[in-house]
Amino acid sequence: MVTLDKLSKTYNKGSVLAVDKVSFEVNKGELFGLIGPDGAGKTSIFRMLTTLLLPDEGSATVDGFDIVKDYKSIRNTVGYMPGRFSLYQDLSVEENLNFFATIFNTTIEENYDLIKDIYVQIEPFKDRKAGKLSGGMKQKLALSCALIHRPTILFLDEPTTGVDAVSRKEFWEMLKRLKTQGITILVSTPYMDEATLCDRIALIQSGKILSIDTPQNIVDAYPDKLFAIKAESIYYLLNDLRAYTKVKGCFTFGEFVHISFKDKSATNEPELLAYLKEKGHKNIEIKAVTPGIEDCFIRLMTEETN
Ligand SMILES: Nc1ncnc2c1ncn2[C@@H]1O[C@H](COP(=O)(O)OP(=O)(O)OP(=O)(O)O)[C@@H](O)[C@H]1O
Repeated sequence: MVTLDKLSKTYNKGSVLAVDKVSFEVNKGELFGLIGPDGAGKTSIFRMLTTLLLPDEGSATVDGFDIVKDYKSIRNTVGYMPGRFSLYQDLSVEENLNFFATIFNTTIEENYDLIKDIYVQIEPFKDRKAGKLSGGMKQKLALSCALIHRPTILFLDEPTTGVDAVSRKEFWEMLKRLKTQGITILVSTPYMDEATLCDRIALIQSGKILSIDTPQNIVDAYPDKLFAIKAESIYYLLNDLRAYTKVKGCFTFGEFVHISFKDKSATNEPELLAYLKEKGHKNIEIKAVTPGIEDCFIRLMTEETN
């Protein structure tokens, strides 16, 4: 449904390389996640695929249409929910939805079945101005507007950024339901926990794809044993772990520091414990942990930087 072939984008006369020869494919009915931190190039990719931005190099198709030559067909085919709330703040909930239905030459009634589950949650506020809605409600309205012309592909750019945990969970449940209706979904997010909710993900950093696979395969491919370490002062712990020559990778993860050892066949923990005690650390905890997507991302990112 979506193919990108060495797609590139620069800004400021070529001085900012935002998207660097990105290639991937999204299959019909797939929930595909573009996962990466701020500035990774996610929005630039979405804007090119939705024909709002021209690529510098490379090509891409959406539902078989070329993003440059066939831009008009793509605009009729896709639904796009941009990262920033971009509906009309001075129009009411219902007026916004009516407006989007009208410009796509359809009506709310015609496609109500598709948005029903989402829209019923904001319908009690249908006369309220969009600008006066809460974050979660704005997001539901934006999704309803992106769906009202029954798109075959939905592009959602960071739909859950700045949204509370409950609304985030509800939102992903809505996406799963939309998937069962056969809609292909491309979603971007900086939240690593959301990556596991996608069928496949592309990890992106500085405009480059680091890995593309199912979340499980990405986690399974983690090559090292991973340990979580805790002590009273995480700051000194991190410094001392960085100075310890047998440690390979080392980064903070909540109240823990995640590390792996250069020699993965050896039993390194007793020696490390002795070293940390000698450095004056108290209440030390060392435990083996299963890597998550974030661990994989950081490892790939560090490799790329090196
Ligand atoms: N109009 C622009 N002019 C100059 N640089 C830009 C422009 N838009 C984006 N960039 C730069 O291109 C890079 C990629 O930005 P992009 O917005 O695509 O990333 P992103 O992953 O969506 O991050 P964010 O969530 O911060 O928008 C960043 O370095 C950004 O500063």
